[in-house]
Amino acid sequence: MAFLNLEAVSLIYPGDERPAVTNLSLTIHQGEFLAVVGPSGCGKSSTIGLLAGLTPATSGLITLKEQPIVAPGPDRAVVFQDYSLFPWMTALDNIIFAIKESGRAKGKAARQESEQLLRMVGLSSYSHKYPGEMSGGMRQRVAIARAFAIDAPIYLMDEPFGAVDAKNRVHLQDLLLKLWAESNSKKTIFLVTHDIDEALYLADRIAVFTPGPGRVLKIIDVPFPRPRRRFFLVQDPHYTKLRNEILSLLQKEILEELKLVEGGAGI
Ligand SMILES: Nc1ncnc2c1ncn2[C@@H]1O[C@H](COP(=O)(O)OP(=O)(O)OP(=O)(O)O)[C@@H](O)[C@H]1O
Repeated sequence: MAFLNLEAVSLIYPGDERPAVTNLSLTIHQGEFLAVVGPSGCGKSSTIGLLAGLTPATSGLITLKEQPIVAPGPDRAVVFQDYSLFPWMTALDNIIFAIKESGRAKGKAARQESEQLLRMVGLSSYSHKYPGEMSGGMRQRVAIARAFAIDAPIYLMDEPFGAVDAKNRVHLQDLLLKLWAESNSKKTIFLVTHDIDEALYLADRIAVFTPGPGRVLKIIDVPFPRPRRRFFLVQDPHYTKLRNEILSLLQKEILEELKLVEGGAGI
């Protein structure tokens, strides 16, 4: 049985002529970490909206365990690049709120679990700070802790580390892998990224999208065993081969798209 499935899905936003996504078919397996890379505007975020049930498809079928996805649900947590924390709540209260909302725990238990999550993301001493008093990287760590506090089986992540600097990005990637590995039930992660190295470091498979309108150009299996060591990974000739393959797929598609737009004019 397919877990999370998009079948011949197209999306045309109201008022738009050009589809954002066209004839997109993709199966995401339970417990896998799937990354999506593709040129800007190819419909990656739109696909998150479709899977989250925030945007209805124009045609095609989106299912979770063979049930159509028609609305957002507690089984799918969405993490955006812009933290989306409540600015009027402290870091700790943001997480406590998420736990209470999910109905998993309340009172002292919710507080203890929130403190534990803040410890895991290295922010115990910032628990009483408000988002406005923290750096972007810290806010994103709280956002990830809060997302994991919900303990959803599926995480839809739209460039969650796009707005943080390189050092924090590395830290957040490791943190995400740690939380993913340590969760009781294996979570399914669908992560959109512009960063090929991030996709290769984190994912089990990488879906390369065509330029808009988006559909899957190729699925790349990432065969490196876990836990992965960044330092060794980048020295592996197979890593370089996969990286070059993805780069050339993206470049070729972008060049083809430009030729179409330019009517074949030289670029
Ligand atoms: N809410 C919306 N209403 C109308 N059109 C939209 C909306 N959201 C996205 N689009 C259009 O759909 C297409 C795909 O956009 P989308 O944001 O999904 O691409 P993306 O691959 O995530 O881009 P990026 O990598 O730049 O974030 C674009 O042409 C965009 O203008």
